[in-house]
Amino acid sequence: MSESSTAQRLYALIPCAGSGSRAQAPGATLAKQYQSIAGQPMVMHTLAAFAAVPAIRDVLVVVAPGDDFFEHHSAPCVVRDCGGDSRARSVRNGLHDLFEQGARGDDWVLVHDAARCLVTPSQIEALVAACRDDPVGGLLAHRLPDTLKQEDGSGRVAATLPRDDKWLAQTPQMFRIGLLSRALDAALASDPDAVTDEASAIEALGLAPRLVPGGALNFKVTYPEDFALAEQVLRGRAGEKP
Ligand SMILES: Nc1ccn([C@@H]2O[C@H](COP(=O)(O)OP(=O)(O)OP(=O)(O)O)[C@@H](O)[C@H]2O)c(=O)n1
Ligand SMILES: C[C@](O)(CO)[C@H](O)COP(=O)(O)O
Repeated sequence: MSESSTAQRLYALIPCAGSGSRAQAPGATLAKQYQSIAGQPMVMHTLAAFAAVPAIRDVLVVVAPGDDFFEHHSAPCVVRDCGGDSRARSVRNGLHDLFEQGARGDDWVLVHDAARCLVTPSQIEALVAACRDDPVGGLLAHRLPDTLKQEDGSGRVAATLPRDDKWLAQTPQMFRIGLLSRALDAALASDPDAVTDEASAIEALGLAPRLVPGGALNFKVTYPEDFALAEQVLRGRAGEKP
């Protein structure tokens, strides 16, 4: 952290309590974040990226109640089984846990999907560098690479939309713990379905998070075909032949 923010500490919070329903092959039951990619459960790749960023004080992983994955896998993180029934509730519960661990409201948190396992230490560090002196905080995001269509509701195009000002939200998303906690509490109380990321809760307070370029490869493993691409990228980074 810079001189102006040395008093604030930096935490990471990894929501890891989803079931991955869109990623499941028929009959599969293992949550996507625990499925093997390039020789390791997906979440272990995610955690390795955060472990390689020295500025991060602690990494908190939020799993579903009763999830015993980390009793069988050793990882450089604190694990709490306080996951909720939506991503936003899992994050909100994790923030409460960080306060119980001694975090302060003006400390920073990087919230990152367990299922976004291709994030790199340099992407995380770029976000931290861009946000550490920012009054609001921000997120990694990716400019739309394709033409953007609006549907008319029947599978046909209603319009082609301007895309110069459109970005795909990624994670990590970096905010002060106190501000984010208040924002999520308010958003969950008023319109829980609208809070699909941390930035949307902050926006609902009238604030404008900073957009920091991420990259196409920082995608979230969401659909069955995403596993093969993530596997190829990780094996390529490890110097293995495809
Ligand atoms: N109740 C939930 C739901 C999601 N997540 C986490 O939030 C991240 C991003 O969510 P998403 O990709 O939507 O994961 P799932 O909810 O697991 O997927 P799906 O919507 O396909 O079921 C994942 O790392 C997931 O584990 C969570 O911690 N708690
Ligand atoms: C937070 C997020 O990764 C930003 O793109 C995303 O919104 C989470 O996934 P979901 O499919 O919206 O639950």
